[in-house]
Amino acid sequence: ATSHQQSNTKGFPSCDSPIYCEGPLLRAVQLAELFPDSKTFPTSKPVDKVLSIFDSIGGSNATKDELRVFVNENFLSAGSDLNKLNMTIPKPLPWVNEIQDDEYKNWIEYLHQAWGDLIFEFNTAGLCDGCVSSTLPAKLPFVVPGGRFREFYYWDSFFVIKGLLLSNQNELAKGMIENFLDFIQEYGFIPNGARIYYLNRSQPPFLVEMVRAYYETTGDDSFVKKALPTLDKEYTFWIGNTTVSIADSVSGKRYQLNRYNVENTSPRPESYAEDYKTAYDGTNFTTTQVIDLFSDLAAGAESGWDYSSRWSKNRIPEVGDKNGYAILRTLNTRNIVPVDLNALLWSMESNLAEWHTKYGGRSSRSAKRANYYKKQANKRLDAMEKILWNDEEHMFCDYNLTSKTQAIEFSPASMYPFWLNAIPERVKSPKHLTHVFDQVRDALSKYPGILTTSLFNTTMQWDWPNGWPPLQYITMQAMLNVDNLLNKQNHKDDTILPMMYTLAERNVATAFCSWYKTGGKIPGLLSKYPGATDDGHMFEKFDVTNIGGAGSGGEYTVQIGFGWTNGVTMWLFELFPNMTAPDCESSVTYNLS
Ligand SMILES: OC[C@H]1O[C@H](O[C@H]2O[C@H](CO)[C@@H](O)[C@H](O)[C@H]2O)[C@H](O)[C@@H](O)[C@@H]1O
Repeated sequence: ATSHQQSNTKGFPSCDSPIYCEGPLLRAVQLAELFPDSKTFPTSKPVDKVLSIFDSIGGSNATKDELRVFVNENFLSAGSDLNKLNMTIPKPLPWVNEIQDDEYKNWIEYLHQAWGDLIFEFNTAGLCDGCVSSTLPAKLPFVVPGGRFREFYYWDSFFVIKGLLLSNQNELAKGMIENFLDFIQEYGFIPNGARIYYLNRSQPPFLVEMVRAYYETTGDDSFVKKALPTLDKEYTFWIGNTTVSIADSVSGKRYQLNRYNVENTSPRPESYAEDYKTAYDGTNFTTTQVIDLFSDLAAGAESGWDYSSRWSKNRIPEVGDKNGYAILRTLNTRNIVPVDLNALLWSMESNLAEWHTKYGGRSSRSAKRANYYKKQANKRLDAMEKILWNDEEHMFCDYNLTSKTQAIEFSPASMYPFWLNAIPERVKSPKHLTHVFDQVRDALSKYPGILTTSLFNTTMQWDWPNGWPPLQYITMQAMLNVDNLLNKQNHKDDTILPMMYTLAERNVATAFCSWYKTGGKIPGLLSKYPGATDDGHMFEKFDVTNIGGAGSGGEYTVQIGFGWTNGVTMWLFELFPNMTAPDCESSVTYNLS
């Protein structure tokens, strides 16, 4: 039994392993900081045996050296619970042949093959007798992000699936969606990632977007129909666990919106030492403050933006100390109503309304469900307009429940409604639509790289100077959609698509040059960068202050692989096959016209 079991949102299964979840063993091993990265906590030999050996070395009183020997003797290496599938990816597709630039074309062919390095299945049956792993069982193969992320993640998988569909890997994409549907049946929701220690939270709800992307590529409506009852169940999770009621300051009328919300009483197992220090090193927090902090840390991880100035209780966050602990102590995640989450839920409501109408048959139950979702979507749009929209800034903002104010500071989260079309009628007018990218333009003029995550330098990874591929995708999709909405009103704005093209060029150039500078080469076309010892890395995030620099900051070193970077890069080349590769050794610039 554990002393402080991780508590979960009401009534869902929670982390209950005496090895991988809160308890004396996890605490002792993680606080001894035996691994350079807290997430490296590998497969264990049979639990009873391991627990009794842990007791025999003194349990919580064991020394660091004793713990090191204990871990070496009783745990297998990290990743031993995975099988790499070594799938051969069939030759690339017509859209790849459209790419004009030879270096870029060869690089995309390489990325297409590189899925093979990221495709796995869990292999717990092949472990030693009685051994246990922290994996959440999944029936079908999947793509992992890469590096320290040796399991699949919820929102990452959307961008991976977009790439897989472009690589003609429809079955794999479908299988990944099926794994998520199984998770909903098993746990009532989709955990952050496929590990037992992620069972106390979800991640941004992208499942409906995945189903939509799969359907739009394959036309497989029987799959949508089959998935529908499970998608309903996921919606119930979000509404039941994350809804807040907010009074409009002028009319006093109450509106319902959603925020990331996790109840949690202990450090995140995969970042144990980090959370422990944040809560206890040099602080005199009360028990209540510590529990609030652990909950806000877990809710921050649920948002996918772990961590960011967006979740700070201070409107203008302090600059972080070296480890970011000071700023993490100001987290107020559960009291921030995020624009991205609400746009995603609006899209869930709208898609479910459409699919219940289309596939639900004639039963009055389906008609009622369709009606219910339509009403929910309308109510949410109304609430987003009243609480999150800012007329003067022409911007959707997060809303801070503590200060009862909107956060008008720029972040690409404000692009989600324009991507998903969660736009109230009044906002659809050229008066607003021609200004929604003003701050994007400013940021792209100020920094030569991809779009920044915020304007604050906090040392946290979801802030300046990092730019993240998923947020680039969402911003560019927003640009396509807004341009289209303006065209429909016969309003020409000649700045949006050129800006999008520049952003696309910067995205592919930064991923290409960082790959090249870390040793990527193309036989006969591009020789290895002088002095590079590796074979070319695709990074999870990038430095917006240049072209070709990896991102940094946060609680772990920048990771490589990388699922969403590969997916978004492919998507961009399918749209713009004419982009030309830069000379990465000279200074590369892409100015806004
Ligand atoms: O181990 C620390 C945290 O790592 C994950 O977050 C980051 O990587 C994920 C996988 O690429 C990504 O989905 C997330 O947006 C990143 O911030 C994990 O999701 C966190 O829960 C975990 O605590």
